Amino acid sequence: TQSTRPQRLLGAVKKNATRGDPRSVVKAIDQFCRQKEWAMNVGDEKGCILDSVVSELNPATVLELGTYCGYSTVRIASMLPPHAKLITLEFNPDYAAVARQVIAWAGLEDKVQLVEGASGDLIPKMSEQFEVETFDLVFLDHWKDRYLPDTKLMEECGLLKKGSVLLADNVICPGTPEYLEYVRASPRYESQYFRSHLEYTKVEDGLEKSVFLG
Ligand SMILES: O=C(NC/C=C/[C@H]1O[C@@H](Sc2ccncc2)[C@H](O)[C@@H]1O)c1cc([N+](=O)[O-])cc(O)c1O
Ligand SMILES: [Mg+2]
Repeated sequence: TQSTRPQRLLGAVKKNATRGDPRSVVKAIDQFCRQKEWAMNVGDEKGCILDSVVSELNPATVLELGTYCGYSTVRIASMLPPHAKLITLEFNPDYAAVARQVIAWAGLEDKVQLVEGASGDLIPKMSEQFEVETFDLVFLDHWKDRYLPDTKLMEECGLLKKGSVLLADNVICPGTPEYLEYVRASPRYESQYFRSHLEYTKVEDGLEKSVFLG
């Protein structure tokens, strides 16, 4: 049977990356996506912006919406302090299966909890099921029409505290207009746009960093 693109991406990781070396996993995926097949990872250019936000914030608790193959999961988790935790939500079981192997290859399974399911169902269960009070950082990279409803849901569930940071991918391409308007207009957020390019292309895209003011 035909392999899927995520499976071929995983093959490239196993072939070209060193077990236990997250940077080599990131490099192998970027190389695969540039030379072989484009895939919707945040990529190396926006990835550097993601890295700078993570290292500045030094978060203890991170929530990622949309794991896909685990590229940004590995980027973030590789920068977390010792007892920090990253919870990543993935809806598609096939993507989740690939992501688990990518995360394991990077040697980051102890820092990452991949939960299969839809963000809309899982967010209300966060505090009870996953023993999380609030998130220091949320990386939004899932279905673009879910960014706004899930942000409102996180507010309602008390998962954001003063200083929590939302970092959203693809605010230009494919675009998340309602989300962007909300965080930029709301007095409860201090928002900042980091201009970049759509992964592996010259098309404009960017990340929006929004600090929750409480
Ligand atoms: O569509 C994009 N991303 C959607 C990503 C979706 C990912 O999140 C879950 S959905 C889900 C739902 C609910 N809860 C958790 C996960 C999907 O199974 C997939 O793994 C996208 C598209 C482009 N592009 O150029 O077309 C570029 C990008 O960087 C993108 O992120
Ligand atoms: Mg994206």
